[in-house]
Amino acid sequence: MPVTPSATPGRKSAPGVRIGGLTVVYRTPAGELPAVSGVDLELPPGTITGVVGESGSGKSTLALSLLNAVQPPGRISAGSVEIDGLGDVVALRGEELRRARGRHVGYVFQAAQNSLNPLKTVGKQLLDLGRSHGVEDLRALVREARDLLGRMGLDGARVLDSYQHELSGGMRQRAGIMFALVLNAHLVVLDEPTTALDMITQATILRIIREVHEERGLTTLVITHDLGVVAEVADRLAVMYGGRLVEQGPTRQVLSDPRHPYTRGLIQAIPRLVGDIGEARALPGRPPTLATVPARGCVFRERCPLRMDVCESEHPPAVAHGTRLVSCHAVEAGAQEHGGEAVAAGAREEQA
Ligand SMILES: Nc1ncnc2c1ncn2[C@@H]1O[C@H](COP(=O)(O)OP(=O)(O)OP(=O)(O)O)[C@@H](O)[C@H]1O
Repeated sequence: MPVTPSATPGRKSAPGVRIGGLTVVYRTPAGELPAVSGVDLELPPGTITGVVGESGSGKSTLALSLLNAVQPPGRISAGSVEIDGLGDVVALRGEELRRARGRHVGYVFQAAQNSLNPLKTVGKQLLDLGRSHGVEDLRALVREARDLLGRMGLDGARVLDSYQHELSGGMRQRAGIMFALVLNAHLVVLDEPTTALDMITQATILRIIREVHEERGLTTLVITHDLGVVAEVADRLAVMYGGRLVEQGPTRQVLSDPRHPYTRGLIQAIPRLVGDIGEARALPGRPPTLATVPARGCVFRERCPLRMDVCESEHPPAVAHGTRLVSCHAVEAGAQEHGGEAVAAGAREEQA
């Protein structure tokens, strides 16, 4: 079916996404090991969700799963990714899957600055993309690409005429964002969209991502290790560690009142621009690798200041705290204690 780029951008088409019990494994000399384990995450239509976590926590693997694009030696071994209008993408194969990518799901790869074809101009790659997705009006596609590049502070015509080596890292990254948006997909996945950019350009790009998201009525997933980026753009925030989601909820709430000890550690580790620079405290220890992530119990326990015996043996389930989901035995124990105190205080008040 032909596609008209950006002909009818509309709020109503923002798809909801429901990731359920998603597990992705990589084959290693020690057997298949999970990089993403039992992840449940919902992306409500029209929202921007940020996924944060240190290097190796499984963020890119999760992002690739949204397009069923995990490559060998990796594979999705369990779970589903239900996208409105597409169904479970984990079950899609071949041509169906190829069409879904680009048209329904726009994607900016991590290291987008290196993902262009060095042998073709950006414009030629744009035409190839348009043709492979059945775009009839290629002139409109080029206009749209020029417009998007222009909004990101670039001379669109010049970029389209350029080869990869003629563009700076930041320009290539913006070309990658243009490719993710130009087919007017309504689910957009951005993996580290601003890492190669200086602070000013980063702020511009984040503003444009937000603007385009709102204008077109998108559902957007932003993967980043940078809490500043999610604070800037995301409505909702999911924190990942050792392949598991440890906390998720509305961004402001999670950042202003983090519950999981890992989320707290990440926030405390950010150096402040004002006040005492020495206040930033790096998280002690290192994140686990596939080989060292514990198969049982809590994945964060080795670095956790609140570690309890139960953390050795039982994986903490995600428990709702208002609009928040938190997976931590110590947080639950604390909540019960406080709940208990509150009940006892209430009982004392009644007796008095
Ligand atoms: N092709 C692969 N083969 C084996 N292991 C892999 C492969 N790709 C990723 N992994 C492992 O899976 C885990 C998750 O990696 P992933 O790239 O998803 O994390 P990430 O949070 O995106 O990290 P980064 O920000 O560094 O990209 C890591 O331990 C990584 O080493």
